[in-house]
Amino acid sequence: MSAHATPIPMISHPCGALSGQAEVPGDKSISHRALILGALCVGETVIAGLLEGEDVLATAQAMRDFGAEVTRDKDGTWHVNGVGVGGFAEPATVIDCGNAGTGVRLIMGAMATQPITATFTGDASLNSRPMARVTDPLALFGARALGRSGGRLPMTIEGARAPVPVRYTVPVPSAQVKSAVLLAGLNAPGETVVIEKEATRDHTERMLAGFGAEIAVDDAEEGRVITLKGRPELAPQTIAVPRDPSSAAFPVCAALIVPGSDVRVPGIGLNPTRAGLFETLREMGADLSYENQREEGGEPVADLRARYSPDMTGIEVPPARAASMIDEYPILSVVAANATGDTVMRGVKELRVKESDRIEAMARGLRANGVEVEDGEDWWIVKGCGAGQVPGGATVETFLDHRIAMSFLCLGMAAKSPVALDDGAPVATSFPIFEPLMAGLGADIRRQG
Ligand SMILES: O=C(O)C1=C[C@@H](OP(=O)(O)O)[C@@H](O)[C@H](O)C1
Ligand SMILES: C=C(OP(=O)(O)O)C(=O)O
Repeated sequence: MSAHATPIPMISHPCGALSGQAEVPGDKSISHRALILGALCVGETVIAGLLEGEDVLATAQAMRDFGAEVTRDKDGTWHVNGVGVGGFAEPATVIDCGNAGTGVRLIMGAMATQPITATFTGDASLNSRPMARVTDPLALFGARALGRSGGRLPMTIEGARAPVPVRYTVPVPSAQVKSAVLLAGLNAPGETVVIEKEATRDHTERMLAGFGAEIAVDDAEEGRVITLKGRPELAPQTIAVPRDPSSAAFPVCAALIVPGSDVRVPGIGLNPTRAGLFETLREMGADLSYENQREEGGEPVADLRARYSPDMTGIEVPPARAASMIDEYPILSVVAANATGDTVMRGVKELRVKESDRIEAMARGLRANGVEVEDGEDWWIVKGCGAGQVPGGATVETFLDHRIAMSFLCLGMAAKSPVALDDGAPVATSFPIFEPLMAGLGADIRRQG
């Protein structure tokens, strides 16, 4: 599951109108959580619509390594027969989480209050990402971590033998850190309290409640205060995973910048903690509508319709919105390059510690393709070229980052000359059907070499 042995160079040619229906895969965040919580209760959890991307498949394998039975029917339904809160077995092998920050951090949380030891690794990208943000709070429960310098993987976690509950204020806006602490709190007797100053995606809270945990969320002066009662008996669930808004962002944004396009993206999860991009696009003047708004499996869902929008203008994206669109800044910058004026993105330091330094990766690739970008530690500005005016023509580096790869493939669809990637293989981590899906809409993406 570690770094792809063979890079897959790709090139995206300018194309005609994109049209049709884009059925994007299941939500990655919800898929990881469904497998982990399924493994933490006794009985069978049934999951429909699970994302079968490499990140989530690595989590499925990890849950097997911790003793759960995880199987897939021919029709794509997944079954998890869990071991119960506190019932993880000690894995006999190193847990390889591949490219997945969410996978490794949530699983570390889940095992940190169980009397077992596990060693985690990943690909070159994951092994360079910071883990102290998770191991620091896990130490408060009594767990011990030993990793490489700078708190990097590979890393061994010795779970607390006698875990104590914790009260923890998350110092960075991170749903992964919040979730790791909550999952650790599951096997600590008493109440674990997590406080976040800025609201981040709340799938863990929603799903814990759905599995029967006692969890309360209060909006207090100090922030969002989440209180979880430890040692619950979780009840297995049937889960329908909504389609991923972060994946929907690619066909939606491509449709906005390719002349004549009209694309529908059905059944997209529109949890407000995830929907910031769509709000931003509308403020820029995108022709983007929500149709058939409904609730499915405890999450708000709608069909999106995106049409070519040649008159978009740059805006200053409110920093308070960053957490609700954190993974969408790369593709937003591609739309910004096709808008008029400056798009200003501030309060986005977290982008520097994702699968790549996303500000650096996008700035480099955009500049190579003729777009002006300014950047600082926690901000960047994309200077729009106007609709259809991005020169293109360069080959960009993707740094093992799926969202960088997909963003530049979308840039090529609307540029004057094709845009090439050194390696499109990482796309399979979150959106394994990206190429056929985009080809079905009319895109012209080719593998090279
Ligand atoms: O909890 C999650 O499922 C995620 C949280 C975010 O990361 P951070 O917690 O590091 O912000 C996001 O970037 C990631 O793609 C998924
Ligand atoms: C940041 C991302 O994922 P992760 O942190 O799980 O690797 C992402 O999918 O954009």
